[in-house]
This record gives sequence, C-alpha cells and structure tokens, in this order.
Amino acid sequence: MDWNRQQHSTMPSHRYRDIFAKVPVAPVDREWPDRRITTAPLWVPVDLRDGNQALADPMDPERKRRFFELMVAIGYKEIEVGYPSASQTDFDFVRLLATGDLVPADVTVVVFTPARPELIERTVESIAGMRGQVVIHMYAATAPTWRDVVLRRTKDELASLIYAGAEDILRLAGAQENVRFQFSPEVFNLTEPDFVLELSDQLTKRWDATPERPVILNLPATVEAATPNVYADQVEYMDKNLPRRDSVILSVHPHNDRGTGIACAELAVLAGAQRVEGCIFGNGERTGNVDIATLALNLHAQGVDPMIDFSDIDGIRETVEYCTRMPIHPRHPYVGDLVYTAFSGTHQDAIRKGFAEHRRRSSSGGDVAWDVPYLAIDPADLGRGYEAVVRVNSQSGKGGIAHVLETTYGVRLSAHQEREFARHVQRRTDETGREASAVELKELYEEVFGCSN
Ligand SMILES: CC(=O)SCCNC(=O)CCNC(=O)[C@H](O)C(C)(C)COP(=O)(O)OP(=O)(O)OC[C@H]1O[C@@H](n2cnc3c(N)ncnc32)[C@H](O)[C@@H]1OP(=O)(O)O
Ligand SMILES: CC(C)C(=O)C(=O)O
Repeated sequence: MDWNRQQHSTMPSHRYRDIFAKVPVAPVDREWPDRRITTAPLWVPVDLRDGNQALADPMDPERKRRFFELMVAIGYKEIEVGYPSASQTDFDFVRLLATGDLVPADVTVVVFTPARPELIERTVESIAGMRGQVVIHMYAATAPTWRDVVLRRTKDELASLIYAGAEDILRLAGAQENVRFQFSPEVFNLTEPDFVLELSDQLTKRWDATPERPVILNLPATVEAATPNVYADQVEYMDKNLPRRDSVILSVHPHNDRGTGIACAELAVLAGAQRVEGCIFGNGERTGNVDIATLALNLHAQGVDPMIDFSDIDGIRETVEYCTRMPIHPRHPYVGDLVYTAFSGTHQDAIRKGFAEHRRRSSSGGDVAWDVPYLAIDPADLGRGYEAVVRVNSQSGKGGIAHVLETTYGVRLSAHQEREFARHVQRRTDETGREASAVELKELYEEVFGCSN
C-alpha cells in the first residue's frame, strides 16, 4: 500500500537553501558529543540591551534599574547594561551606574557599540568614572549577505573598519585598567570560519590580549540557520583553532529562530564555549535570545549548580514581566503556570505514588534524590507549592481526584470510594466541559457521600 501518496506540498520550500550552501562549515574532529557539562558557564544577561531593543516600548529608567537590581540580587556577575550611544535613556542609565553605587564590586558591566567612531566615543564617555570592571563590546556584521547588502564592503574593507574601531576603543579606553574588550562577528554562524579566525587574531593582537586581560570573542547565531550540531561544530572549530586561545574567553550568543536556541547553547558549551549571553526567560529580537533561566535550571536538574538563585522564580518572573511588559507563556519551561501541573489521570496517579514514595524515603531525614514521575524537578526548589501539581477535569482519574481531596482537605477515601467518586466527578466534568476546582470537588464529595469532614 502506498501510505504516503502525497509527493510534495504546496509550500515554496525550493526558495530556501540549507546552511551548507551558504557558508563553508569547516571540518572538525569533533569531541563535543562525548563531553558532559559539569560546571555552569559564565552567564551574561543581555536583557537591558538585546532584550530591550526588541521591545515595542523600551524600558524606562525605573524599569532598567529594577531589572538590573534583580539580576544582581540573583547572582549574575557580568551584565550587558545597554547601548549607550543608542538613546539618551541608555546613556543616562550607564551614567547612573558609573556615578551611583548600584554595581557591586564583583559585578562587571558590559556596554555595547558598533564600530563607528562617533558612537564609540559616546560609549567611552558613558563609562567615565566607573569603578568596577567594564567590558566594551564592539560588533560588526561579518556574514556575506550583510557585507554585500548592508555594509556594502568587501572583506578587506570590513576588516579595516573593524580594526579602526578596535584602535579607537584602545586609544580612548585602553589605559583604564578596569576596562576589557569584546568583539562579536555578527551572524557568526553564517560567516566564513577563517575570516572570523583572522579577525580574532588581529583583534587579540591589537588589544594585547593576555590571560590576565583576556579578550571576549562572542559568536552570535544572530539568526538561527541550522541544526544545533552544526553550531556546535562551528564553535568547536573556533575553540581548537583560535590564536592565543588562553587569552580569549569564548562566548556564544544564540537566538531562537528555529526554536533550538537552548540546544545550540548547550552543545556550544560542550564544544568549548565558556560564556553564554542570553535573556532571562528568552525575550529578545524576533523569537528571542536564548533563555538563560532555562539553561541554568537545566543544569540544576542535572545536579549541576546553576550559580544563579531561582528560589523565588515567581518574584523574578513578576519583575521581568513588569519590565518587559510581556507575559510569560503558561508552558514556558520552569516558570510557566502549568509546567508542574498534571490534568491527566495516569500522570496524576504516578505523581501521587511518586510523592508517597518520596515522603517514605525522606522520613529517615536528609536530602534524598528527587525521583517523582513527570516532575523534572521539585517545584519547591523554585518557591512553588504543590497545590497546582494535580488539577482535575474530564481527563483525570481516581488517583488525582483523591489526591486533591486528601492534600487540600485531609479527606481520605477508601479504594471503593475512590472508584465511586471518580465516576461522579467524570460525569460532572463531562457535563460542564470544565476543570473542577478543589472547592467543587469537596462540595460534590459531600453531596455524594452525605457528610462533611
Ligand atoms: C544583532 C544586533 O542586535 S545589533 C544591535 C542592533 N541594535 C540597535 O540597532 C539598537 C540601537 N540602534 C540605534 O539606536 C541606531 O541604529 C544607532 C544610533 C546605533 C545608529 O543610528 P543611525 O546613525 O540613524 O543609523 P542606522 O540605524 O540607520 O544604521 C545604519 C548604518 O550603520 C551602519 N552599521 C550597522 N552596523 C554597524 C556596525 N556594527 N559597525 C559600523 N557601522 C554599522 C550601516 O552600514 C549603516 O550605515 P550607512 O548609513 O552608511 O549605510
Ligand atoms: C551583535 C550580537 C552580540 C548580537 O546581538 C547578535 O548578533 O544577535
């Protein structure tokens, strides 16, 4: 039988080419597939710059400050604070950080600039008087389409523009011992790898990179363009071939156009990235920057210290939603309203039994390993309660219904009652087509069994 009779769809897919037709992907004797992540990379939130530039209403000074204070409070040690030459608001915010006492001594601030002399000058002006560590982050698009169409420069002309920018930065800020330098070849993932190596070689030479004063080379997947294994190969190629490798901090900056930003970042870390830029909960241009809260909590869920304190995830979420004026999706990993909730009967049954087993193992004291079915982590780690773990509708079963009555009201049903009551709940939720709240379950219980506990 010809089960797949459709020969082609009507989608105009022939207009697109895969990454291998666009840019050489250098062969690498890849080691990343066999590695494991055992420590957190340096997380660098770019919410106040890349996240901010993607908002319809950019953050006002009060929102920027609140977001910055949140990031400091939960443990970020390097924070991109803005694009000071973009707007007076951005400039003033950096001045506030430079002149006030909002930046703890162990926190580095990053300021972002294109390779344009007047904008570099304004950027350096913004950091005057900054006492702590500062990174001046210069970027220029290096991928062929951007070179040809946007910047209209040959490779050599573009390289000259970048070196001129690097020299401007060095001249204006190089003498300040607290200042380090960063370069991003924008759309790294679509740039010829050897061009990136050449730029990095020249920049680390000009900026006099040393292990004590390393240069950050940041490799953006500005627009995701391939499966994450390709990005990992591209990063590993850089890791293995960069000149002055011990004087370079290899950083990545994935976006999420294909929905694989998280995978790109994780594989990039396996491939040698030491630093990851992204936004908390994944705000950012188009489909967003990579979500560095999910990345950190993925490590937590594997037993690796994420180095960021998410123990009040709903407080963090409230601030992020306030500052970005954007809601978080109910299915968003770790933080969404529904991500620790089961409506379906067999999942509820498994969770109920898993909780009972967890209680049994915990009764002898101490921390026991978390192994509750369907719950990747203990919601209590993030400050969540257990009330929402089981919710009841027509997809639910006796185990879940009994769990809600027991945990909310201390009502324990016999095995026979569980079966009988589930039939009533099923009928009711089928009739209404809605979820039954704990209160409604209790009322129905009293109706059915004619008693109140
Ligand atoms: C991938 C990223 O996230 S990159 C960051 C993007 N973020 C932003 O753009 C937010 C802030 N930007 C701004 O406020 C403005 O764009 C400014 C102030 C920086 C510049 O504004 P304008 O001077 O009006 O220029 P405009 O925004 O049109 O930029 C285009 C010009 O910059 C040039 N350019 C773009 N990127 C770079 C770069 N990295 N280095 C040097 N020049 C650049 C373009 O070639 C173009 O030059 P042309 O006019 O000679 O063709
Ligand atoms: C220039 C870099 C850091 C960037 O924001 C991007 O490429 O998305």
